[in-house]
Amino acid sequence: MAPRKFFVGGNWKCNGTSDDVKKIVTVLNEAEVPSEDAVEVVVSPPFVFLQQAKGLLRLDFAVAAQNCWVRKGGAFTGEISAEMLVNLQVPWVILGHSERRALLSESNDFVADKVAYTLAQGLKVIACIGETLEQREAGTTMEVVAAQTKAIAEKISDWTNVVLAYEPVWAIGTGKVASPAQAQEVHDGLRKWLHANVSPAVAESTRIIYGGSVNGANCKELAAQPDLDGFLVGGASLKPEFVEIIMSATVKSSST
Ligand SMILES: O=C(CO)COP(=O)(O)O
Repeated sequence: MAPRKFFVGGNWKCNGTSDDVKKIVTVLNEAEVPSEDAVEVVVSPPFVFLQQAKGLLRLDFAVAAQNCWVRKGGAFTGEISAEMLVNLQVPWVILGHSERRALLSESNDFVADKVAYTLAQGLKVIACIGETLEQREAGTTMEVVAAQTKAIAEKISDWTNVVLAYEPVWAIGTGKVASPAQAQEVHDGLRKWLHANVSPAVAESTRIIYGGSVNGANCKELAAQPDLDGFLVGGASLKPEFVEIIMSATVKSSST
């Protein structure tokens, strides 16, 4: 089976102005990074800047929306449907981010419904999972991420267009990154879960990426972990440092 291609996503969250979009995209467009064969780069601006970012961005990088509506569009004020993203040729969408799970009460089932509907429309999905500090301290990390993954697994049959993003809530925006060993342990557990509960082929081919306080200084050591297939980056994706994180793909290509 082909090796899993390294994946680096930049989640800009609810940040920036159209001038910032121009600045960030200029840095990315001028960066010398490994080829598309070695790394897949996807940046995720807020909805209102998607078109602008997509229009300016180099063609070997793609864009993602940060969310979308759970079913077909209609009378859902304030929502953006998967069909609209398809219409604008936005190829990716981030779903189930912990900020939405926590602040907007998105449940495992609701996120799984979104994943299933969105995949069915032809979009590719970065599906986020992760435990809170309380859950980690209670020793329930694997249980929590397995339940989040199970909800998705019960509603989809094809994992080709899914990237699983493990983002421990306690590491997001806190500067408190998971240690390489902590990240590897959960990624390995998730791959074993997929092996046992979905299929060995899906376990082998699905990219499991890490998110939570990733930066230019800590990315290489994390990238060297065997079950870590890339990153979903928040704060550092708004800075030139994001290029260094993209470059950590070389850790993988030199070790294979
Ligand atoms: O939530 C994240 C990416 O989706 C991670 O955010 P930070 O990199 O800012 O911790």
